[in-house]
Amino acid sequence: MKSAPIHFGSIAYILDDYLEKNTFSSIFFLVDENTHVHCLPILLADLDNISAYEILEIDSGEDNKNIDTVNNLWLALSELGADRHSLVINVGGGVLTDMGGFMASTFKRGIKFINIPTTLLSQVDASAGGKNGIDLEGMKNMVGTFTQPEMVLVDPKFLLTLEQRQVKSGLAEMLKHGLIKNRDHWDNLVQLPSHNAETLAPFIMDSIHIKENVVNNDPYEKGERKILNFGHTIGHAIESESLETDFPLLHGEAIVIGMIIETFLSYDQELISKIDLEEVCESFSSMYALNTIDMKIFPNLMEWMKHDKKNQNNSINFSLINKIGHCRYDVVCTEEEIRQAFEKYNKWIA
Ligand SMILES: NC(=O)c1ccc[n+]([C@@H]2O[C@H](COP(=O)([O-])OP(=O)(O)OC[C@H]3O[C@@H](n4cnc5c(N)ncnc54)[C@H](O)[C@@H]3O)[C@@H](O)[C@H]2O)c1
Ligand SMILES: O=C(O)C(=O)C[C@@H](O)[C@H](O)[C@H](O)COP(=O)(O)O
Ligand SMILES: [Zn+2]
Repeated sequence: MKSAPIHFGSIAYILDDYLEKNTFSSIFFLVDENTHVHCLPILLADLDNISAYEILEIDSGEDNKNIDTVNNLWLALSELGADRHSLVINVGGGVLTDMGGFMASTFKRGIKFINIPTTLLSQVDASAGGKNGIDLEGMKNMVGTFTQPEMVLVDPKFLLTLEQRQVKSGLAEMLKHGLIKNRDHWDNLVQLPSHNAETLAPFIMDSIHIKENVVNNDPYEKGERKILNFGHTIGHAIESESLETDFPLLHGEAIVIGMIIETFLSYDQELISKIDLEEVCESFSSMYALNTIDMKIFPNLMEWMKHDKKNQNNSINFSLINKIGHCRYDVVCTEEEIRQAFEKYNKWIA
């Protein structure tokens, strides 16, 4: 399974061309309440080759990334007469492209879909690579498939209406790409005097290429692709736990904390130098407001981590950096080692 083609820049003519060359029995745009207002009108205004379509709208938010939402979407597709020759066009962030990809890849055993990512996070990460899915009782992405979209259409102009908090969440995955694979990308991002949609736009394609190369080497995550999960063993646990509170973290915000604590683990495993550890910690703290983790929730976090998809034989498998720009995978760490990394993080923050 090769990565889907990814186009960057003005995308309407590419979609127009695709719709001219391919015939579909029906076309469905999947949006949420925000992309319905901010993104779909911009896209439709630029399209020439589309006359009939339906709009499916879902409620935004990670707490809606579940089977109930997908069930409603499957029902809507059925009621509106979708068949195997229908096309779904997902217009939204990672929650929407993950769910829309899952809905399309399972409906009637799979119909074609296109991703048009409209958040920074979905442009640099979620919309490409073929992973889709939903959460199961708060456990991240527990049900899903690996299915490539027909193509991914990335236009940075959509980011102009995105909240700054969401931009910083997307930046987290870009920084991850630098840490695991490309020191120059990390340096470019860290050295920016400010991090907003305009200053980050020139680096979107670099991030996409890093992910694309890794996915093409290992599309089904048998080995190398696990490095894209750096920061996620702990980050997903923190995200899941926070979703049960009144102050849920965004995916990228949780992954920032996960990346820092997993960098402490890398240091403790003698994979990285003290200089690299300090550089990673100081760089993140210059870009993000960080808080200590209440160790009372550590047992809960361990429970979430036990469901991580990289685990094997009841051991928790980490992807850990072994130098800035390099990452190893399948590093097993014990609960005690994980606890010590959390404590070191807390001591460093305090
Ligand atoms: N499949 C993958 O490889 C992959 C990779 C990384 C993350 N993810 C998943 O992605 C999800 C996070 O995605 P996200 O950060 O894009 O969040 P999101 O999809 O929740 O979008 C964030 C918010 O921005 C709004 N929005 C979207 N586009 C907008 C625009 N242009 N202007 C204004 N508002 C806009 C949305 O309505 C939403 O409220 C998580 O569920 C995560 O697990 C998946
Ligand atoms: O594409 C991948 O592979 C990733 O791991 C990218 C991650 O940023 C993303 O959050 C992904 O959804 C995590 O996948 P999961 O298999 O840990 O649920
Ligand atoms: Zn992620």
